[in-house]
Amino acid sequence: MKKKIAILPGDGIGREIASGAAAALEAVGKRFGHEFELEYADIGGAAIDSHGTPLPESTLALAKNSDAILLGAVGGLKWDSLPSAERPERGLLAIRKELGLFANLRPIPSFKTLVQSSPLKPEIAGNVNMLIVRELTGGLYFGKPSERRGDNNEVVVDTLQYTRAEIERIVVKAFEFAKARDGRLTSVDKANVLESSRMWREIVNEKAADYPDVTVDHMYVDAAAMKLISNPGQFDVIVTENLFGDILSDEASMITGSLGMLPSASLSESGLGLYEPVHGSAPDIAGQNKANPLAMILSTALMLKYSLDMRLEGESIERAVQSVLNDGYCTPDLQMEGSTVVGTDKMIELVIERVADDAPAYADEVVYM
Ligand SMILES: NC(=O)c1ccc[n+]([C@@H]2O[C@H](COP(=O)([O-])OP(=O)(O)OC[C@H]3O[C@@H](n4cnc5c(N)ncnc54)[C@H](O)[C@@H]3O)[C@@H](O)[C@H]2O)c1
Ligand SMILES: CC(C)[C@H](C(=O)O)[C@@H](O)C(=O)O
Ligand SMILES: [Mg+2]
Repeated sequence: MKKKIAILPGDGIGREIASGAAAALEAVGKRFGHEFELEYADIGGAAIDSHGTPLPESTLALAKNSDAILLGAVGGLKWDSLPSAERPERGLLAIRKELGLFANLRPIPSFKTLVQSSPLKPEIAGNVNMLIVRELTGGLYFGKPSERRGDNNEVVVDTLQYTRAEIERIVVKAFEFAKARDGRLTSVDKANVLESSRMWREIVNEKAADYPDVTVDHMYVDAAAMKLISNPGQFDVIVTENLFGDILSDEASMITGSLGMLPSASLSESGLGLYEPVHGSAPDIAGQNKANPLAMILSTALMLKYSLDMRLEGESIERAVQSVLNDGYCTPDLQMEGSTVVGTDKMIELVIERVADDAPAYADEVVYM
């Protein structure tokens, strides 16, 4: 049956890399005999320009009526002076909230061939396979009030709010992943200061009783930030609240050497999924054919596996990416001696050729999730 995919390229490099997602789907379609119906819509700055709002009704309706959603990135200098409620990023937050995408999965594997592109020592960066499970629709990003107040607007307030149910569902999701993986869950919080973290910790401890095979530990977020650099190999699954997860996942991207390598999946309770790179619209390199499209292409692979029940198809993309890297190609963000540096378009072309050809499996195959 034909699968309908909403593609929301967004802004900046989002527009350049979205073509990589479409090309990868076409290649998978040809090789495995599937038909994908791709429908495009604006979000973020592009939607502000075309519709006067960062999340038009028509975009939301398309997303709701699709089998899965692919998103590039939003934001850019052009819209940076808008009030916070009107910014491109508000479109991204709104689609996450409207679709109930509470579980954001950010897998971070070591790519053996990329180990020299990491600023970390090879023995530290070379043996990582972690999954950050980030709560995505609560916490400081959505709590009210969030405003300036006082006589001269010189007081500012943001609110970190979670309900028990919101914490429970993300914690259960993380336990399920830990159970299916290496059986180790690290809950990251700031329970030495924040009341929300104390309730978070309580809930993790309660749920641990249902998962006797999963080893649980708690870590403060400041220490976790340090451990991600000193000993990232110790982590299997990390579960954490919205803002901590945002910050820690960008930090963890340096294990691979580039933010341009990290895909993500955002899932709702009903199983609807939105797939997007962890990175943003990179205005500093937009329009220059320099963006690394692999985070977007790997997000497409996650979509095939997690929303469309097409595991082999998703793995064919992951293997194609690994084959291109193993053959010594990279984009400019991945500084590696002796490699062939290519632009966005060429990288997309190299990957899709290999999807079509069925690149061989590797002994050290990267496992995503
Ligand atoms: N999911 C999203 O849509 C998302 C995520 C993060 C930031 N943003 C937005 O993006 C804009 C820029 O923010 P920023 O600069 O802090 O973050 P960014 O992730 O866009 O870029 C950070 C740095 O990483 C580099 N980079 C990012 N992705 C890359 C890729 N695929 N290939 C090569 N290099 C890459 C950029 O060139 C830049 O130097 C802002 O408007 C921000 O709000 C959007
Ligand atoms: C653009 C921004 C709102 C977004 C976030 O903070 O969630 C981004 O940084 C991300 O990681 O997806
Ligand atoms: Mg982020």
